[in-house]
Amino acid sequence: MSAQPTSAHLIDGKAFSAALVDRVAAAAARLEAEHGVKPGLAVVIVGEDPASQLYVRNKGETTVKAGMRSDTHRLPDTTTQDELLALIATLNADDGIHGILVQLPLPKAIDSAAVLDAISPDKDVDGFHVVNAGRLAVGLPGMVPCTPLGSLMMLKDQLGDLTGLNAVIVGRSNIVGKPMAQLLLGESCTVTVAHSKTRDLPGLCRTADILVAAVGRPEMIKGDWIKPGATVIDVGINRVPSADPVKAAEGKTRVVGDVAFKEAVEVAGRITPVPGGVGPMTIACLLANTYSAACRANNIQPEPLDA
Ligand SMILES: Nc1nc(=O)c2c([nH]1)NC[C@@H]1CN(c3ccc(C(=O)N[C@@H](CCC(=O)O)C(=O)O)cc3)C=[N+]21
Repeated sequence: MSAQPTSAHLIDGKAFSAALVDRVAAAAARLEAEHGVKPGLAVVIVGEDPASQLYVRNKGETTVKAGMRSDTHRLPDTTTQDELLALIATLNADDGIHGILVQLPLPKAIDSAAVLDAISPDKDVDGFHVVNAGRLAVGLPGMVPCTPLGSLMMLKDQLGDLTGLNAVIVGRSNIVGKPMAQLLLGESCTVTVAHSKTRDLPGLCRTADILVAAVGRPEMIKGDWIKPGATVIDVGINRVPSADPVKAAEGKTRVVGDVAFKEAVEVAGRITPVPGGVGPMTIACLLANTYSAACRANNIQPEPLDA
């Protein structure tokens, strides 16, 4: 018997996000036509971080496509915490702005927690405010962080009902790992959150029907850590030197995930590629959150945006 080469189904985050952006755009157009409300998103960037630049570029294009107002505030990395807090206070009070995103990471001299805490929870389209984290933890409606929200949408689209599935999340960050765990618990998965101190991480990962990789280490999760047929969501966006040594010497880079894709694709049932997987969904969900924030600010029931 010769082994049949198999390959996982690729979950197309680019197509999925384009369809979601189309639904947000249609809903936003109706909101404006029927209620005179145009959703507005303010993005604040302090200093120059390469990962942030990439995100801002993609997001800018998509926000315009969805027919929303998008203001970008670019501040020098010498900006003080008080100056940043003053800008947030202005944006909190601006009725034309429904969503505020302060790009992370912030310069070291600024206390990120204090800044995130200053954003009105109702305008917190990142879902990073402790009030929104608390709402998610106790199952109240609130703003859900974009990356886990987009990942969950793709999982439900691929698998339908997630009840009873074993989900392993590698990474315990406040912006991905923890909210992802809450969302999957809400879908009645059995959830394990793994991290750098976890014993026998490969063995634990092999128990996962759903494996979410959110560690920020390029290609850390190997093919033989994956249960055959499992669904793999790769949240990592890591810039590494080009695979071509000549190009690498010229300083060329490429983007890889937290999963060793070439190995994983032979074992998994379904997998998100990087790029073109979770990243585009993060941006689409940011627009979806901005749309629903604009509705709630005006006591309007948002239209459902799921597929
Ligand atoms: N307050 C805050 N909220 C964020 O959500 C946030 C942030 N700060 N700081 C920076 C990170 C990074 N981030 C990305 C989202 C999508 C892509 C994305 O769409 N990537 C594409 C293109 C990748 C490529 O080709 O280089 C993809 O994965 O296919 C990238 C990066 C959001 N972040």
